[in-house]
Amino acid sequence: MNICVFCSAADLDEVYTAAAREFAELIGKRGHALVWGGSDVGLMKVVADGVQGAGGRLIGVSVEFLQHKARAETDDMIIARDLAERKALMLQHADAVVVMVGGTGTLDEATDILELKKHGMHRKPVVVLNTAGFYDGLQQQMLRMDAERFLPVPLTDLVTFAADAQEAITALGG
Ligand SMILES: C/C(=C\CNc1ncnc2c1ncn2[C@@H]1O[C@H](COP(=O)(O)O)[C@@H](O)[C@H]1O)CO
Repeated sequence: MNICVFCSAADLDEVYTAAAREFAELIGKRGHALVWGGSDVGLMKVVADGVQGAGGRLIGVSVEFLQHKARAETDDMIIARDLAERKALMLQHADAVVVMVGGTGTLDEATDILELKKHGMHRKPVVVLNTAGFYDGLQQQMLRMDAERFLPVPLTDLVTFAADAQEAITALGG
């Protein structure tokens, strides 16, 4: 599988880096490839290092204005014109999507991918890796959307929340 990971570009505490590294190593050890934003910074670097160190392939999808942050050693590096094209290319190259902890960039990517799924434009599994309950608030908001009929499809058809790396890879079928 090509597993697309959306995650923070910031340098984060060990509780977040440890969980990200664990999931990254599962990607590599199980023979999957990583599709990610291509940058060699923050949690994005932790994930890329973890996958590559465990023998997995790296497919970066950077964007012109962040090209100077792109990782040098990858198996493939695509440069998109803008963020919208980048999200489309990341989805196109992915068989599944995992959302790790992040800020507005990660949230933008996650909601974009979920909106496309809601409209039936793809059927790829989307898993939120809810490290240390970081996304408890988002989960609660989405459960309310579901309960009060804001969503045209059941929430469980759109996204799975996983508490840890093992649960996340299991939700993707391994
Ligand atoms: C501004 C700095 C680094 C920014 N570098 C990025 N490189 C590549 N992709 C990025 C970067 N920043 C955001 N993204 C995309 O959004 C997600 C992370 O954003 P967040 O706000 O940190 O959650 C990530 O998945 C990228 O695709 C520091 O010099």
